Amino acid sequence: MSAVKLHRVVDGPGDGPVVVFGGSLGSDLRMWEPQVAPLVERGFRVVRYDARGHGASPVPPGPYELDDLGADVLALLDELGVERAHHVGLSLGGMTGMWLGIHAPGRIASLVLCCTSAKLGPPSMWVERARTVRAEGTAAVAEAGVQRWLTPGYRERHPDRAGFFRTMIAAVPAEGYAACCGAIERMDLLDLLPKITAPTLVIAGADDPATPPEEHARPIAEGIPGARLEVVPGAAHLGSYERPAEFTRLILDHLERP
Ligand SMILES: O=C(O)CC1=CCC(=O)O1
Repeated sequence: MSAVKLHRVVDGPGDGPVVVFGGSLGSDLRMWEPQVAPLVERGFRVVRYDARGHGASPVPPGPYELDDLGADVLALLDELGVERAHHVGLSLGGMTGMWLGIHAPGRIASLVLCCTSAKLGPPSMWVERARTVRAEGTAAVAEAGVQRWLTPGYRERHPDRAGFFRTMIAAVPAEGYAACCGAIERMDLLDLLPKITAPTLVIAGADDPATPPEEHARPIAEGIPGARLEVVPGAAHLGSYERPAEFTRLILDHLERP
């Protein structure tokens, strides 16, 4: 399949180092709002995109593969005239980041891999979720999604934000969500991780029920030469939103490391 033109929002100085942000299955680029101002203040050019099938990006008919999601980001960089960028990805965005580090090392200055996995099974879970979404729409998986994304305490303290993300998931086109489930179902990057040469920071949420740190983040950090693992307490799957100060500090430290 050929690359699609991703919807994107660009903030920050035109001549700043480019940091591309890719989000979770079921999200759109607003999930990165807490990171924008702090990075722009430090002089970075922040490029947030909606993955294919999500937000305001095109929704080509499935199946999608991780190759397609990665090729979309390379096309975005080409279109923006960016030769080399930092990539920060959470969950599906992190999977895309690993694909870029493996298949396009010359385009990736560094990687931050948040709350993600190199192999996220069982495949039957993704087949079943795609079936549900195609039959009943994304609203049918929205509440369960929010429960994985945010800790119970945060949802209690911030019912408005839980509602914001429930609405975000329910707005994702069913075919786009389901086709991305298929890409995750068929993904296995574990044996390819040693090919990544980009300086890599892996960040996990200590209370992430979707990609628990020991099961998912640690194998990534152990597989990528020189990668470092940080586990943030009090964070579920959407840790960058629930614990923005901690995630943003770690991201900035990685981007600005000497
Ligand atoms: O299951 C979820 O919704 C969490 C998740 C897995 C991959 C992804 O991008 O989000």
